Amino acid sequence: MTPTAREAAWTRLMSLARRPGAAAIRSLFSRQPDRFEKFHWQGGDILLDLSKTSIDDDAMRALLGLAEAMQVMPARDAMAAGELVNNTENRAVLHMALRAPRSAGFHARTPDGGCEDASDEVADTLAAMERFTRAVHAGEIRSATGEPFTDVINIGIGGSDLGPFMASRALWHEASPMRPLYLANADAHNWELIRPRLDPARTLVLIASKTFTTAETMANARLVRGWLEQTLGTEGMRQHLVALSTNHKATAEFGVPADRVFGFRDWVGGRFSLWSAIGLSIALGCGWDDFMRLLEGARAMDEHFLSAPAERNLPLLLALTTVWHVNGLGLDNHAILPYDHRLSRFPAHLQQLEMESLGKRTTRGGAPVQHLTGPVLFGEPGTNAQHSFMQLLHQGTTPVPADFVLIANPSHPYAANHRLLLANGLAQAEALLRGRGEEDVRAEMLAAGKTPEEIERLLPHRVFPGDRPSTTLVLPRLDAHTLGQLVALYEHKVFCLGALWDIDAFDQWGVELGKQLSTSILPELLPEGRVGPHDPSTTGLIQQLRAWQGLDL
Ligand SMILES: O=P(O)(O)OC[C@H]1O[C@H](O)[C@H](O)[C@@H](O)[C@@H]1O
Repeated sequence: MTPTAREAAWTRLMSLARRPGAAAIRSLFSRQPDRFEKFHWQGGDILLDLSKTSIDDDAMRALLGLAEAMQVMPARDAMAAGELVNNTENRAVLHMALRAPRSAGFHARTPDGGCEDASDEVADTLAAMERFTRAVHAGEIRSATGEPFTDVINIGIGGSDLGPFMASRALWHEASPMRPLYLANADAHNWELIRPRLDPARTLVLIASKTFTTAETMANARLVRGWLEQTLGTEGMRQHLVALSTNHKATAEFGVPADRVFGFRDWVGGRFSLWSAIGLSIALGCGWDDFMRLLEGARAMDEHFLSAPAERNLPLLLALTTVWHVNGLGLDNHAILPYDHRLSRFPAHLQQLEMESLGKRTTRGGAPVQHLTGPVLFGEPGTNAQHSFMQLLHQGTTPVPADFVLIANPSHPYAANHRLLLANGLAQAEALLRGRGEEDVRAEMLAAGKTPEEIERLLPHRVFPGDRPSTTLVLPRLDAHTLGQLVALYEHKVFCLGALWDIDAFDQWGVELGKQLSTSILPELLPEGRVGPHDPSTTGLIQQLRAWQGLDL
């Protein structure tokens, strides 16, 4: 597709988005009463409803035209073929291989023009993870004191924490085989919160780090290794350590026995790694069968993504909705509202997945992007969100598109609570759409016996503009299989956005500068340290911290 075709597709879309009334939604329902029928789709177990957005038939055509011009589907096929689609790091992107059977035959291109197997290696690693998980659960692998392991702590940060933490929180229940705990923050208060709940003699310690060099993870790993060693001695401590990493040299240097290292390759990005060895805490905590169901669910969504035509392809439709909101309407915030408490870490996982992937300002070819890219994403589970930030979504100055995730059937027996939950989720989306006009507010206040003065004074505060967009996803139930589908849906949405915006969604150079500066500041915080050259603000802050720590300036 030529640059001219791309420009034409963008121009067409932007001219539609700039029509007067392009953000109106209620009027679309009046004009098209079967709008729900036309603007909802199902892929696997997930129903996606886009009817509460201002995308109409023309806008959808323009969006699909943009997808074609930006060659999203050929880019998808290049990813599946193991091409070096992460072009700034010269790497293939093959998280799909992690949840595919050996027979899928995924291969990764290498920077030297070669090609290496991916599926066989994935299958071998999974087999080793299964043997280990089942042996721990059966009590065949025991602690240094001969006790069965009851707790597993995952030490990792970013993608080596958020995905596994999110999935364990969603899938763990009372009868699950082990208790999974997550230690991420370099702030040792995190460890201090977890430590009293653990007995070193029954705790398995996973050090999860793709690079095995991440400062926070290595600091926490040393802390916890010391805690084990105190009670169990050096040899005993080693029996409790497991590493999940691509860096086998570093895991050996840290003292992890070679048969306790589960690996993966550089074609697995950190924020896409929960399906790899990085997900071992999910398998240990929630059971091997659930881990496999999670992978199978993701695979089902992969198959949908790889085969569904563009106009019915859920990840692409979700991505195009974001393009409409961000680029068309200039709405560059996005809320994630899962109405299921088990998904309480889902927004945190998506924050990394979306913002680290899409927070870019340079095209794949190195030019400045000509349009907005990744929106700010935030979220909380419903109904908690309603009592926190929903005020702004209903009456703030700028609409914030929101994704509602509703689960039809709970896994608990409290039907009345579940009805209350669903009624609230549905009502929030309906309120954003419908709003509330002056007449309605006036009538309600009159009926409540308010005086005319009081009514006029409060009226403007009680009006809701409405016409605020939302997307709803409905799942029949939340289990490992549907969770796998849901997470993979958002992964592929991110991929599509990378292609639509012509940015590399798989690098994260923007996290480097802060890491580098922290290593130069670190010695300045030592008791004998001296404050180095900084901007006056940073110098002043370091001096104040040192002063309050009783150190020389
Ligand atoms: O798994 P690790 O190598 O320890 O990396 C952990 C995390 O830190 C990095 O700074 C990146 O921003 C993340 O993408 C990554 O997931």
